[in-house]
Amino acid sequence: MQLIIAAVGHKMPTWIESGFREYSKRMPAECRIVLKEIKPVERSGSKTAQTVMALERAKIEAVIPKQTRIVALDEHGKDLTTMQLSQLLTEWQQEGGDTCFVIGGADGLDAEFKVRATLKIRISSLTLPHGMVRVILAEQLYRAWSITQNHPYHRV
Ligand SMILES: C[S@@+](CC[C@H](N)C(=O)[O-])C[C@H]1O[C@@H](n2cnc3c(N)ncnc32)[C@H](O)[C@@H]1O
Repeated sequence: MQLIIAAVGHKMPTWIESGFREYSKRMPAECRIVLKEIKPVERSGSKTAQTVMALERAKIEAVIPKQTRIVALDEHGKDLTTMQLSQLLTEWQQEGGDTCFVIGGADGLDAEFKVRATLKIRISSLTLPHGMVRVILAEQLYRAWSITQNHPYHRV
């Protein structure tokens, strides 16, 4: 299974890139993290936030392969424990197919896109900068995978 992270935002600061790489490189080939960066839509006075999110949604959908389960990252999404995330990883591996985690841009994710997602999850109830979300998500995916392997990285 591939764990695709479709993230609006590019040209991230070096500390975000190296933080993300630090965790994504630890994942094994059978559970690889693949980052797909999406260039944000240019903001201008004539575009509302809704228009921007709809345009970004089209760009997001263009990078998600068909038959992929979609997990939207949203501060109003479901709270998951790391153990629950690791159980989900196991279920997804048994079901087969890839999983795409989607991180929105400065205005967030299009409302209809979120309704259609297989699952909406939050990392915390705080609003986080989108670059930081990809780093925390990569760390949590590594942690969740390490639990499935009884690897000592995660201590209860
Ligand atoms: C700066 S936030 C956008 C905030 C926007 N007001 C909204 O309602 O989503 C950019 C993206 O980061 C992700 N994000 C921010 N905080 C999050 C959190 N606590 N949990 C999960 N995802 C979060 C979401 O994907 C969001 O679309």
